[in-house]
Amino acid sequence: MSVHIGAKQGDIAETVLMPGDPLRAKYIADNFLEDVVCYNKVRGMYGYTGTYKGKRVSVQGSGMGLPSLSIYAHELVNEFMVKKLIRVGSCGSFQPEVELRDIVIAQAASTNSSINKNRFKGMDFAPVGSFDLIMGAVAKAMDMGINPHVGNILSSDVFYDDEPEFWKQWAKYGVLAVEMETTALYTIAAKFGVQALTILTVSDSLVTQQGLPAEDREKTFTQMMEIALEIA
Ligand SMILES: O=P(O)(O)O[C@H]1O[C@H](CO)[C@@H](O)[C@H]1O
Ligand SMILES: O=c1cc[nH]c(=O)[nH]1
Repeated sequence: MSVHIGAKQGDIAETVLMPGDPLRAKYIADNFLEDVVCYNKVRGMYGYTGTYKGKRVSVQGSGMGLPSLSIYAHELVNEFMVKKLIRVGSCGSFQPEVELRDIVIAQAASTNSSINKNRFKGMDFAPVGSFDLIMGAVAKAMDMGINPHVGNILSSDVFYDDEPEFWKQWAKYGVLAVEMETTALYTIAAKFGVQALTILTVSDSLVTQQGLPAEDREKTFTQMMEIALEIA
């Protein structure tokens, strides 16, 4: 058992899907996995292990934001020997061609947070996703008839920004979408020498101001879940 995960050694698979929402973790376990065991309920941050097409895989809620994700990713890798972390999250689009329900694969993650600058004493680390996992996810998406958007995303410390036009500067530099965890995920994976990838579904658009309700974010982003499980 680690500080935030109430599992025993061996309870967690080598590959872990990480949605921000613990109820999305439950949805994935209930709908995609067989022989499921719930190994964590600490803080309501559900974690499950089961099998997908015969392969052992776990799903662990990360909570929202860089500090929360950092705690779970660190403990999964450092204490439970996890080798592959695949975030399955929602995001807000910065580009007109990135539409609601589209799939975004995060090649890299920029940030407005100081979390990496603190770690690197003021210098800039460039957090990138695992090339093998990116290749696998793109190939799987194409097999499924999906054309994913692959590129840079923003991991923001702020959901309700005081400056409503903040996103336009990032958009001008080709950043596809905003979420709140990946820059930490990729940095922690680099620290421990494990693989990580973030796959996102567009839940809202800063360009058009459209958005999907919470129940859709919990239960309907099944293409992203399937891509993640297939590359697990
Ligand atoms: O849907 P999840 O995975 O939680 O991801 C996004 O949604 C949350 C904000 O609503 C943040 O965690 C952001 O990264
Ligand atoms: O972090 C997030 C996630 C979805 N949509 C946003 O605007 N921000």
